[in-house]
Amino acid sequence: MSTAIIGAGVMGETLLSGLVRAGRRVDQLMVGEKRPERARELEERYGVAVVSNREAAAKADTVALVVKPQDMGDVLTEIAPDLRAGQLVVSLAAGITTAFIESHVPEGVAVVRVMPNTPALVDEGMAAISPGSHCDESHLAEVESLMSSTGKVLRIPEKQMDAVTAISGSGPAYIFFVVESMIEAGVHLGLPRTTATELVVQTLVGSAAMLRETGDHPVVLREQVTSPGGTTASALRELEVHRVRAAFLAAMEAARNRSRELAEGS
Ligand SMILES: NC(=O)C1=CN([C@@H]2O[C@H](COP(=O)(O)OP(=O)(O)OC[C@H]3O[C@@H](n4cnc5c(N)ncnc54)[C@H](OP(=O)(O)O)[C@@H]3O)[C@@H](O)[C@H]2O)C=CC1
Ligand SMILES: O=C(O)[C@@H]1CCC=N1
Repeated sequence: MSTAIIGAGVMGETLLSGLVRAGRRVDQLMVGEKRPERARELEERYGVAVVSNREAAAKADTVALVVKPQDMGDVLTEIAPDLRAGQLVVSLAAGITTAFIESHVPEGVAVVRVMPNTPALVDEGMAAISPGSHCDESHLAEVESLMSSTGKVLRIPEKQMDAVTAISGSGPAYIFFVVESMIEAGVHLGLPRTTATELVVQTLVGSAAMLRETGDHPVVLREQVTSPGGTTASALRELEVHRVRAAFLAAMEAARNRSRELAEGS
């Protein structure tokens, strides 16, 4: 089964590199890319064929669309004449609904919507997938196979996609923001930057491993760190005073709302 990736930016290249790492035959992969220098870079790095969007759409069994939501309408209009019944179109774009894609592609083309995230680069991705209206089990299984090469995959109803985008799609950015803030705090407290960075990164990795390996609720794990009258309790009190929990809720509502706006083309 051949797969084309149209839009080889951050997320498109993440998908491409994951498929190559997972052992997909490079001669079964192709990329649609309009900038010649970027095309050369991808050809050299992965040995993959870089072709026009129309050629990619005409030749591939599965066409993954990884352009910005704002470019999706133009790309669909461009490739629609080359698509045919029996093909699978997979969109990784925030906001764009399967109904929007289905309204642009020929009858009989199956559509699956995916929300991936960048930890896929290190095979620790989290992807949520939702079927369009003409999808069967084989299409979902094909997308699970594509995305499980770079991490976990969860099937969800499409109505949850905007919330999922706000949580796991954008999620890595929030975590990096917390890490960046803790490193800066360490520097303020007088630690060398390299020391602060090593302390924070390993603390994050260790905490993530505890969450996954123990399966305990984060409240339980947090309470284990919080000695009565101790340092952690003092820090957590400040986070509550500064309404960090409320800020996280507001931030993720904003991301969910932005995903909805992207669906409307703004
Ligand atoms: N980054 C992330 O963490 C995540 C991104 N996504 C989704 O992935 C999609 C891409 O995002 P991201 O990778 O961050 O963005 P990028 O801007 O890095 O990638 C978009 C790519 O699409 C290319 N492109 C634009 N127009 C066309 C076209 N007509 N034909 C072929 N290629 C085209 C761009 O090329 P050029 O630069 O030359 O314009 C660019 O390489 C978005 O829809 C986003 O919602 C989903 C989850 C996570
Ligand atoms: O910021 C964005 O719009 C994309 C979608 C989820 C993560 N990055």
